[in-house]
Amino acid sequence: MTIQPLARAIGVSRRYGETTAVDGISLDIPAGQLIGLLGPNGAGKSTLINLFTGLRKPTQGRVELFGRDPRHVEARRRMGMTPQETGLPETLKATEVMDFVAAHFTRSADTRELQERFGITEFAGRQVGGLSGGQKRRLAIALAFVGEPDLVFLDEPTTGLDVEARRTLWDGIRAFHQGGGTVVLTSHYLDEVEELAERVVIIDQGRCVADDSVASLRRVSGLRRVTVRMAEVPDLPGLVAVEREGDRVHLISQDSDQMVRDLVASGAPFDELDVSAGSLEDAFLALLGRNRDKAPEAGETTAVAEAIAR
Ligand SMILES: Nc1ncnc2c1ncn2[C@@H]1O[C@H](COP(=O)(O)OP(=O)(O)OP(=O)(O)O)[C@@H](O)[C@H]1O
Repeated sequence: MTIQPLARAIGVSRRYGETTAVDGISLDIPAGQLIGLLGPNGAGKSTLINLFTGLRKPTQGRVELFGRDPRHVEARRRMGMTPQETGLPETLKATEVMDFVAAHFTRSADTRELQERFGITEFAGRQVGGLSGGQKRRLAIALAFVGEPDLVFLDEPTTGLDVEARRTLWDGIRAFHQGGGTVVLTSHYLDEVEELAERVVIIDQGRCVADDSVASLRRVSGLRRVTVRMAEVPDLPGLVAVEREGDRVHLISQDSDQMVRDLVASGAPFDELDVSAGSLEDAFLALLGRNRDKAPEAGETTAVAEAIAR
């Protein structure tokens, strides 16, 4: 017996006027995975999530949620998502909002336990209108879990939160996943994806440019990072990506030994040399850099290592 994925996008496109936000994406979301959707601003991540959650209809292709149209009530009942904070009723207390949402489900989670899990207990008795941005964000995320969903979509769950609040939310998301829950999250924080997700899907210009495990993305083709303090970066062969951080530059390449040799040979002044393994961010930048030159065909998905080697 083949196990059906919880959600599927089959050759899905979504256009807004002249803009193609999602361009021929096919993606399966099997039970039990924690998937990170990565991509630069405007890549199409939110649009893809909106298609999966039935908030938008595809202009082409098909989306299935629990084997049905995502707008079908039976499908929606098993899915959780973070509402827009602006949609939270200002005069209700945080705990009342949770109970109100819980009342819509025949089966719902213990809201007091969710308050603990997502760090809401301390302000549960306060009106939503008086909560800080970070507190509203925590509440909005906890609401995704109230209906005891099998699958949760979180669009940039921790944007704007401080380090401690982010960690609390990560623990909450992890606990849900460890209990068998499936999660799709978008994030601008690569460390968040590295920390939480086991599979990463990279979207660029509406297309899926890579779909692989976090582990392979991290060790992708053995990318190395050479960090130096220098003003001008000379033209160096083998340079995959350059990142600037104050007066330091990170030079990303496949071969750090050769990079250091080329750097010395260039005669450009530098100091404070440091060599380390490439991060997920390096792989991501390298991958996007490559794909800007060679855009993938619609529907083409590639293992990360393969994509970088192109
Ligand atoms: N309702 C809309 N009307 C018109 N254009 C839209 C609409 N929603 C999204 N777009 C456009 O579609 C493209 C993809 O947007 P989307 O919000 O899905 O990207 P994203 O990857 O989530 O970006 P970000 O990381 O900035 O949130 C962008 O060019 C955006 O301007």
